Amino acid sequence: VSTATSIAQKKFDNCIMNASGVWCYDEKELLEVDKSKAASFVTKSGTLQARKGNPKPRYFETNFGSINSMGLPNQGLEYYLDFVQKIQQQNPNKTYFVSCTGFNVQEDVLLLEKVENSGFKGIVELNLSCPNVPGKPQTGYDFETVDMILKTVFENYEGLLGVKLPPYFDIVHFDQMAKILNKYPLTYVNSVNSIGNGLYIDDAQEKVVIKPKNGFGGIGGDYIKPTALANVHAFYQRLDPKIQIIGTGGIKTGRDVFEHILCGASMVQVGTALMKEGPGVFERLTHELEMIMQSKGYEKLDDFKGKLKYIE
Ligand SMILES: O=C(O)c1[nH]c(=O)[nH]c(=O)c1Cl
Repeated sequence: VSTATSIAQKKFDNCIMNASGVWCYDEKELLEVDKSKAASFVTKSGTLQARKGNPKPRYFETNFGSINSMGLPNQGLEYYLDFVQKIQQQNPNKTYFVSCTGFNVQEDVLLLEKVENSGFKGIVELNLSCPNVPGKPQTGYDFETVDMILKTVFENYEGLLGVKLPPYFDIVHFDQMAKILNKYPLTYVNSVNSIGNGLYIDDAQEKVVIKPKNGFGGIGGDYIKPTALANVHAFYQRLDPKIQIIGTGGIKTGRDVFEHILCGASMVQVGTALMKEGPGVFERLTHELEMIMQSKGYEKLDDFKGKLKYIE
């Protein structure tokens, strides 16, 4: 069996990689993912200037997932572009992802100009869904702004571009977002980012567990898998087939990978489980997926991708 996949005709020998924000802050972490069984890596979302992020503790693991309010700590987009250019020379046949996010459309355009000027030939992920910058609303929930950003961005940018979206919870929102996304030459849509502004409590201390935003933070892990699968499948049902889907959210076993692909994902990304287990998680997940495929007689992803059955 083969767990190989492709995004925009770029071939990957596996369909599992890291989610932006996890194990991708600096060269050390990115090299560890690059050396693992992961198909590729995506960097932490780079901003125009490097950022320290929110005060700690800003990440907390629970039995069922995680809560975070990191506040976009990153080395700045140019750091990630320089690093990927360097590593690309060593692995010319590998396609890498660089994530970026601006605080307004002017910044988004500037970031993508920096990407084009750097000669980066991989895939850009525009993060429209960071839930943890105090005072900034989730761009992904402001449909007019998403439309305006994509219109403006695609007036200038000619490279491969995907968008990272927050989770939606209303069928009409899937319809409205898909209508907007279908207007643009997007390479992929990545669903989902964390479920924003959850709250986890330490009962013994009767206290929150992260410092920023009085304990409110993005939720990941087991808690969000049903929402992630629904978003992957809703967009798979609605988007032009030229726009592929990356599935993120609640992946910690080969079964979770299988389900995301059954819902229509061409690639899956791992966040919380990677944070808990480290880059060895990619070998385990790949093996578990291969076992499932073997038991079902599937040889490649296309044998079951998007083929979720409904009840007649
Ligand atoms: O607080 C963060 O850095 C963060 N945390 C998330 O859960 N998703 C994001 O996109 C970002 Cl940018």
